[in-house]
Amino acid sequence: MNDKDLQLLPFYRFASDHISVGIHAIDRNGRTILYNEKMKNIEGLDLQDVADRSLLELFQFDQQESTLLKVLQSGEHVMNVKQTYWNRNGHEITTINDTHPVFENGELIGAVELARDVTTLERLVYQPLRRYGEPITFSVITAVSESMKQVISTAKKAAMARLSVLLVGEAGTGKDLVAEGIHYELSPPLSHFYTLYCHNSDPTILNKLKEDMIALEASTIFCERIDLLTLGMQQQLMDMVNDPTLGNHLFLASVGADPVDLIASGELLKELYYFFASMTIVVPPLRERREDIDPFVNDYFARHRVRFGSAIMGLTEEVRDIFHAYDWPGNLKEVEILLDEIASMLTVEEMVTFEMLPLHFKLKVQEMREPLKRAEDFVVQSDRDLLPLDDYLREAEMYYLQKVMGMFEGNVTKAAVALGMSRQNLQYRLRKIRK
Ligand SMILES: Nc1ncnc2c1ncn2[C@@H]1O[C@H](COP(=O)(O)OP(=O)(O)OP(=O)(O)O)[C@@H](O)[C@H]1O
Repeated sequence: MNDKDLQLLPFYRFASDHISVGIHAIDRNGRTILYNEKMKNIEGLDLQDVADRSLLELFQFDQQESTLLKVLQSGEHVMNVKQTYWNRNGHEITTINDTHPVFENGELIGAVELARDVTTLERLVYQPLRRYGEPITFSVITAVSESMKQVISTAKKAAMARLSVLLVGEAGTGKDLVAEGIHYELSPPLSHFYTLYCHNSDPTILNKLKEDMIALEASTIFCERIDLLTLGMQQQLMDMVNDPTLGNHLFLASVGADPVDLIASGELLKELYYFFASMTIVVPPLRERREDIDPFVNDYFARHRVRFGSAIMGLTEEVRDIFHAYDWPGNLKEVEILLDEIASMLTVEEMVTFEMLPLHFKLKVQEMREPLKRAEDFVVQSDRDLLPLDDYLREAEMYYLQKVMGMFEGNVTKAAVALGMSRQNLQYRLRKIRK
């Protein structure tokens, strides 16, 4: 190491210990050579334990070592692996990890794992109910429609009987909430609600689950979207849920489509389905229970008023009609994220008007609005309706292009052919009207 490197060392050390990314590096022998403050914090170590140890001292941590070792063996980057787990202090934590091989002069000399702690973001952005500090009991789940009432009533029965449950439904329908609702309904209660996020096929998530099952002894374990695990991992999970030496847990799971179809298409292990399906609860999509839209929106705004002192009371009739006509492919999660976007722009408004909707949503629903409103816009009914020619032509172009794009289901190439213009020209015009 030259003088300049030595001079920089304290600065690197300072930066490493103040950066908000967890860093864990191992050398070519798999020995830990760097473990920064943020990583200690993520792992939930007692700082007293490590305060007197040097930065370069060897630590043995099993939590993420396997990804590091895998990278050390393969020499390949493993990017964006999301992990949610309980750390050693029992805190739920979500990280997104990138693990890189480190080469020097073409030789593999080690690996480094960078862990971004996204726990807060995850909760704020994707689980807004938690933002208000409420545990997810059945009482905070919007269930005004008959079908949702039925879901809650069946879930309560499952909690009473302490049965394994399989929740079936599209993304964003509230399966996670129902699972957590079951957990809080248990009597006597179980102390931990553990979510196994099956969205990535990193096999280490099951190793981690195994360790946590042993440590927690008795908990509710919710395996979210088991259909997203590889069949090999489903088999491993099957072995774990049947292993009495791993504790006494209540297992819940969810799948994103009809389990019979998933089994037929080879995405779901039949045995795993049978294990979880002591009781199957189908959570219907929002488009089949539109009665839940208004109460959900009202609850959202009521919380917003309490929390942020805003004046927002609801939706104008026009927006309400749009909310009821739209299909909500992302279900209540989509409604919620849209309301988040609207709420972030609120100042003194009491009602959400069409103009306040985000542009991407306006474009999606314009079709619904257009047949009613636009046709009239193009008919001059009195001299007060007269627009400057440029404005009229712009509006006419926007209407015409959107209609044509709709006819060709968004296919720019086909629409351009029909309009007798180049693809580039059409794209340019579409960009202009979307601004
Ligand atoms: N009935 C409901 N009442 C209140 N909030 C809801 C309801 N359904 C969904 N939400 C909101 O939508 C968000 C997403 O719901 P959830 O994560 O439970 O959906 P999911 O069906 O489990 O989706 P995925 O299959 O993607 O995991 C929740 O955090 C919650 O804020």
